[in-house]
Amino acid sequence: MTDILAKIKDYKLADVAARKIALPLAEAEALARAASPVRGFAAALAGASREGYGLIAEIKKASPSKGLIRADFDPAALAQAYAQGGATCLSVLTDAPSFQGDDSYLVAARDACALPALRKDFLYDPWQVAESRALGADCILIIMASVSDAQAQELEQAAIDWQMDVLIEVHDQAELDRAVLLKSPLIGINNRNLKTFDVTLDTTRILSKRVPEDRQIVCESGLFTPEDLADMARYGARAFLIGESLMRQDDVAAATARLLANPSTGAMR
Ligand SMILES: O=P(O)(O)OC[C@@H](O)[C@@H](O)c1c[nH]c2ccccc12
Repeated sequence: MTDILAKIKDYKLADVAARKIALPLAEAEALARAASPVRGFAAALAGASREGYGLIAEIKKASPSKGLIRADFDPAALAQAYAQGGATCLSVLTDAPSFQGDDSYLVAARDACALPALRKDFLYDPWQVAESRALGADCILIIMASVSDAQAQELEQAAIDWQMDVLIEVHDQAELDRAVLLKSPLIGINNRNLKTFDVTLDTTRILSKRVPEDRQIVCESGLFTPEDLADMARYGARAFLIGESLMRQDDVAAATARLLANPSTGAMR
């Protein structure tokens, strides 16, 4: 049976091929050049993590494993609530078939606040990096489980050329070994296996020890409480990517502030 990530990759490659015909690279690049200047994503995260926690707050309507997460879904209002609650950065899902995302959500969310924004999607082609910048993205995601080393390098270089930051996502030791060959300081440890969608914080407990000191760990997925963050901070994670647990709150700003209120001090790595 094909895993979920492989299915996503199949339709994404077809989608990108169609998009590239509709918007040739030169046109995508012209739009990217005209986009609003990048807001430093990695720098904001590093700054926030020094004193407290860095939070990448995710705007996520639905997911393959959870179905609809938030019915009352207004990306601009959610971005403002996250900013008000003290989030450091935004992550906005733009994949439609699996996550009910939309490119316009990224534009609306970023326009509504001053936070740097990650385009959360499945990237395989440097054309998508130009497209991401054209939409205003300040950072892209590279999912090591879904790309070759050569592809990862090509995507990272394209992001660097656009002055964007890169979050390199890993889920196991082999992917981490490949990730550290890249230049980006941001290593996302995804507690969710994108092939099965199983989640365990043991992923961070195990992999964090192997992340070089000069890289920043972003602990991703399956985080719900301040205790979860404090637990993960013991393994050297000071930055977190959180979607579902915040998306399920009535008062997103208050919930965000609560999560960040008492950051633990002293990492153990
Ligand atoms: O909703 P959660 O469990 O807080 O997870 C957020 C984020 O980590 C998750 O959405 C995610 C991490 N990596 C991804 C790659 C693609 C799509 C989604 C993701």
